[in-house]
Amino acid sequence: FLLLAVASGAHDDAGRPPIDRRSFPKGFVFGTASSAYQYEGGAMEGGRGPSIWDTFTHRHPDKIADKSNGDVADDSYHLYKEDVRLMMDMGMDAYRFSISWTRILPRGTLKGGVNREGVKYYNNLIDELLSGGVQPFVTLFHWDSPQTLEDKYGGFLNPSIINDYKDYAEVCFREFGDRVKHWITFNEPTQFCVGGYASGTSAPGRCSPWEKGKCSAGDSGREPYTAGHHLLLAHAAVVRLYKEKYQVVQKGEIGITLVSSWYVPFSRSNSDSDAAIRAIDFNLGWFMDPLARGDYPQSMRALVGNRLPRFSKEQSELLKGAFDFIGLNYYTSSYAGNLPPTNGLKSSYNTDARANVTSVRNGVPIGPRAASPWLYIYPRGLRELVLYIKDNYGNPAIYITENGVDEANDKSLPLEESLKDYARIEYHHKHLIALMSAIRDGANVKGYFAWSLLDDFEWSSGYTVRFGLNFVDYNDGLKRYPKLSAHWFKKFLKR
Ligand SMILES: OC[C@@H]1[C@@H](O)[C@H](O)[C@@H](O)c2nnnn21
Repeated sequence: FLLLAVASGAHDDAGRPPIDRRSFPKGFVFGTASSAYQYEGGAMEGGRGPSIWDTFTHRHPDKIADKSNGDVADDSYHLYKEDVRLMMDMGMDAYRFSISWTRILPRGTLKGGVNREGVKYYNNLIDELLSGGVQPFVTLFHWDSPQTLEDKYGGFLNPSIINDYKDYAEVCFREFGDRVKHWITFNEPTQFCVGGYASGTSAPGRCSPWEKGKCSAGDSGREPYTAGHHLLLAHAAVVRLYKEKYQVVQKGEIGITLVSSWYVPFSRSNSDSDAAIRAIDFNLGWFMDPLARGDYPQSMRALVGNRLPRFSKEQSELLKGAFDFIGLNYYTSSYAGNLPPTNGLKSSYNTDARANVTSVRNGVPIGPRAASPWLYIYPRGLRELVLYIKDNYGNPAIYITENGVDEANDKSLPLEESLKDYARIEYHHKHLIALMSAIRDGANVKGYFAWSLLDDFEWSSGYTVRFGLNFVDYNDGLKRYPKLSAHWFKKFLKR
């Protein structure tokens, strides 16, 4: 069968149905994604100020698997031209990267001064991309809040952050908006608020004492919701600023990147099906509902009660429809089963949804596991999640702003073995087929970004896992080497 299939062109040489960029709508954008703290390095160079991730990794090296940090990372601050060449070699249309708030405003506020060296770095990167025919997609915030604002007023726990974030965004619109036509206000508010304020396993590392992060301060039952509330208001303020003052002239689009797994009910029971919907509400709906309907999901209102802040009528109106597109990050799916109400003594975001989320059911995993313990491979989940957004939120324009898989950083492997990432080819191929199927069923998907261009600093996993289409040799000048998946994308993207 396989020989016949390959001979007839019905399948590629690994027995997969052949797809390429022509299988997708005309103008569909293919790219790779990254973020400032995970790639740039140059943490104390060029006038950059400290972010909460600089503080978190230096104060709590024990919270990072290999006690590493982003001081040097992939050194894209100096090697960005090499990075752009790798994208061009693959034939990528776009590059999603984030701007470091503290490289632009080292003290966090406009009053603290604009760092011209930081502006110069991003101008150089944007110009290098454009000269290579690669469109910049810019994320304004990928978790790296200014440490000065954390010290001054508690960062996102304080509404003062709204104006400081707006000032920072305006500097970016003014300095880069003539060439940047796709803006993303925030990357994964859910992960930022849960990791930073519920579990405490990410910066700023706040949580209740019983949570995984064993934090010295925080309240997992209130702070995730308070931070998320101010983040939403900051998003709405910046979208209004862009639309009122810049979009007409600069003709760009602005959105936000949300993240969710897909949740499969543990059993066919109603209680498990309801738990799966609650899990989606607490991950995707937490931010999608305010943007689509002007308030949090009903399930959150019911289960979180007075710990969930309220929007004024004006704020609700400002939020509703405050996006031109939704960025969606998808990696994995889980089972969700019903959990009885907690005794309410130890309230936490992590138990509020009353959903028991697992990757294994009756000893059978939902799919093969990657290197990261949370990443099980379930391509169908991408189709289901995209169609869920289409059906429940008015079929908004969607970019898949991250999709990817990791392997362990096995230092015993010779280089040529490390480049044979067959599992990554399989992962992207199957997820692109799942995405194509959702598009054929009417989903308004405009692009797909693979996470990630390079192996990079993987937050609490440090450098112990590798997500890159391109291998980074941390022991030899951070040299970049295309993995087989980079060659696969080159073929896939060939015009
Ligand atoms: O863990 C891999 C990647 C991180 O490296 C990104 O920074 C983050 O946006 C993300 N969200 N889900 N998975 N990811």
